[in-house]
Parts: sequence; structure tokens; C-alpha cells
Amino acid sequence: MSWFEVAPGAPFGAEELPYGIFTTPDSEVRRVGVAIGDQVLDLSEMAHSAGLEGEVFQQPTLNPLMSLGPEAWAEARHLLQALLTEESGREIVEPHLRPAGSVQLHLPIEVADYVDFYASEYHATNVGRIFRPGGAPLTPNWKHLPIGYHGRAGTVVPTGTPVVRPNGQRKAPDQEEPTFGPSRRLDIEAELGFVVGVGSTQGVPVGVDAFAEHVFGAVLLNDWSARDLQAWEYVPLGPFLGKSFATSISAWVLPLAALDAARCPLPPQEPQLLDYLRGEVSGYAIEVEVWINGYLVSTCPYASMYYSPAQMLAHLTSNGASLRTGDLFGSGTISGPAAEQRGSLLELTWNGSEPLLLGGEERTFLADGDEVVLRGRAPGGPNGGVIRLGEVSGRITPAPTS
Ligand SMILES: O=C(O)/C=C/C(=O)CC(=O)CC(=O)O
Ligand SMILES: [Ca+2]
Ligand SMILES: [Mg+2]
Repeated sequence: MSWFEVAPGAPFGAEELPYGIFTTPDSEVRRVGVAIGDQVLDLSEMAHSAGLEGEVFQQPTLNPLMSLGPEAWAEARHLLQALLTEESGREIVEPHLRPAGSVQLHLPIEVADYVDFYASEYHATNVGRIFRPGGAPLTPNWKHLPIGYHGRAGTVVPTGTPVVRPNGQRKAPDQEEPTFGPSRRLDIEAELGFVVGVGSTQGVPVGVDAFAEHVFGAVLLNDWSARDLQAWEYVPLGPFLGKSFATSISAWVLPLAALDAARCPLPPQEPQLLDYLRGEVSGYAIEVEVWINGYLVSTCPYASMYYSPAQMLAHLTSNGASLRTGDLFGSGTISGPAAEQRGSLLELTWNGSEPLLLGGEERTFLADGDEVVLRGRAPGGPNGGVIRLGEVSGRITPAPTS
């Protein structure tokens, strides 16, 4: 029971308590807030009267809060939960609530390094069939290590940021020479992103069991991908400009503790992995919906991923590479076994050969003006409810002309 009543249709309940960075019309100072129902609680204002250490909440990013570590994260979360539950909390909280519609949200974290994985067997199999027809869909290493690539931290943008169609080199197999121009195969990738709070020491790997000591929370992530640029450039070093122009994340970072009830085992891993990747293999029963121009085109089950986030983190640091506060790592495109569970248009339209119908309009890849929204939810909320991850959106604007 809580004195706080969640308005019907609010983006969050009273349980998620995700953190974000916001400003208001009366103060342009970026500061930390927590989303509750359809309100934003200004923690920079409330911290003092609530007995919270105020400094980390009067910051333009969540990084200082994230760097404090799991004990401090749990303490802040428990205090917030108590304030929202106990009647005595009402007078402390209420003066600092703002309607969510009245605040401007910003990039919640200062992104340190950005890495993206390739952890869905269904996605990797589909992409292998499309990009490398005739060969084995999965590369020989796929079931031995979580494949990833280093992305571009500086082009991670918050939800709502327009995405400019990239120009680049593209060469279709039937063309003699490459040309430079706007991508004709602009795509999405529905993913979860994990945000590192506590860094690690260079030379010292982070074990599979140390995930919760380092990872602060999760966001929704759209790894925009220009498939024509990617297909031409990626051999042999992997994605470069085809994915570096923009990566969108949700504005609210859901603390891992909010997802505890949604934890689930992942599918069996065969053949057995090397020791440093072995341990409890759990993921989250999160579903990520893909909406394009208001139409639901896919519902992607994170529970069907092959590698767990803890295994990805262990692999990422297994060579001694260190973590920093603000590191972001993507799950890889989330695709399930069914056609309507695929997390990219590349797969949903089978490389453009099977267009989708959105209302009366056909789509293979994204057109200028299209708006993509990813929404995430998991079972496990109280009373049979759901845990929500908010949303990440972006609209395509035309490529610059030279
Ligand atoms: O298999 C390939 O050559 C390319 C794969 C991708 O584009 C996927 C990627 O970025 C990783 C992922 O999101 O799963
Ligand atoms: Ca990706
Ligand atoms: Mg990207």
C-alpha cells in the first residue's frame, strides 16, 4: 500500500523508480529525478529533507550516483520506497513532484565506452542467412564467445532525438563500383542496454558472478543500422560507419533491483563454455515492442537470448580491459524464434523482399519521417502487474545534401 496513487495510463508504476536527468521551464539546471507514475520527483531538491546525501543528485548526469556502488543504490531505493509507502513520507515527497509532461528529459549518463553484442541466436542465424547465403549461418566462434564490437560513445542520444539518415558508401552486389549517398537501407535494432556504475581495474577481469557489483541498471536501446553501408564496409573488421551515426537510449535508467522479479533462466548453452564464462545463466523476461508510425510490428523476447548480460560483461573484461562508470553495453538485437519476434527490419522484411504493411503503406526499410518507438515491459510487478522500462523513440530526418 502506498499513499501515492498511480494515474491510469501513467508510463511507470510506483515500483520501477527509474532515474533520469531533467530540466524544467523555470530551471535549466540539469539534475537527477526519479519517475513515479506520471510524475517526476526532483531528488536534487528533496535529498536534504529526506536524509539523502544530496551531492550526487545535483549533477547533470547519473554517473556520480552510479559510481557509489550497490550498497548506496539499494539504500537510496529503499528510502524512496519507504517515503512513498509511509504516510509520513507524503509531506517530504509531495512538494518536489512535477508532472512528467512539464519536464525536459536529457541523456541520463555520460557514456564512457559503448560496446554492442550479438547475443541472440535467432538474430545471428537470420543475419547470417541474409548476409552470408550459402555458408553456415553461425560463425564457428558464435557458441564459444559472445561476439561484440566497440561502438561510438559520443553518438549515443536520448529518446526523442531526431536521427539524420546517414550518407555513406554503398555497393549492391550487382553494382560495379560503390557510390556515396544517403543510405537506402536504414534499419533499427531493438536491444537492451546495460549501464556500468562501478568501474574495474585494468588487468583484472570481472567474473561472471560480479555483474551486480558493477552494473547499475538497464535502458532500452535502438542501434540504428544502415544495412547497405554495413554490408559493404564490414569485411573483415566488422561494423564501422553503418552503425556509428546514432544510437538511441531511453531517458530513464531502470535500476537492476527493479528487475529482480523478472529474472529467468536462459536457454541451455551447448557446447559447454570455457570456465570464465560459466556460472548461473540468467536473463530477464523482458519483452521489447517495436512500433513504427504507431503500428506494432514486433514483440522481441529478451528471455530467448543465448548469452546472459553477466557473460557479456565477463567476456568484455576477460582480457584485462577495464570498465569505467558510464560504460554502456548493448545486448545485441533481440529476436525470438517467431517471425513477429524479430528485432530488425532486415529480418522482418527478409532484406527487403517481404515488405511490411503499416496501415495502407508498405515498408521495407525506414523512410524519412518515420518514427520508431521501442517499449519494454516485464512480468513480475506486484499483484500480477508489469515492470515497465519506458520507451526510446526517434524520427528519421533526411540525409544532408552536399
Ligand atoms: O552478422 C553480421 O555481419 C552483422 C550483424 C549485425 O548487424 C548485428 C549487430 O549489430 C549486433 C546485434 O545487434 O546483434
Ligand atoms: Ca546491434
Ligand atoms: Mg549504433
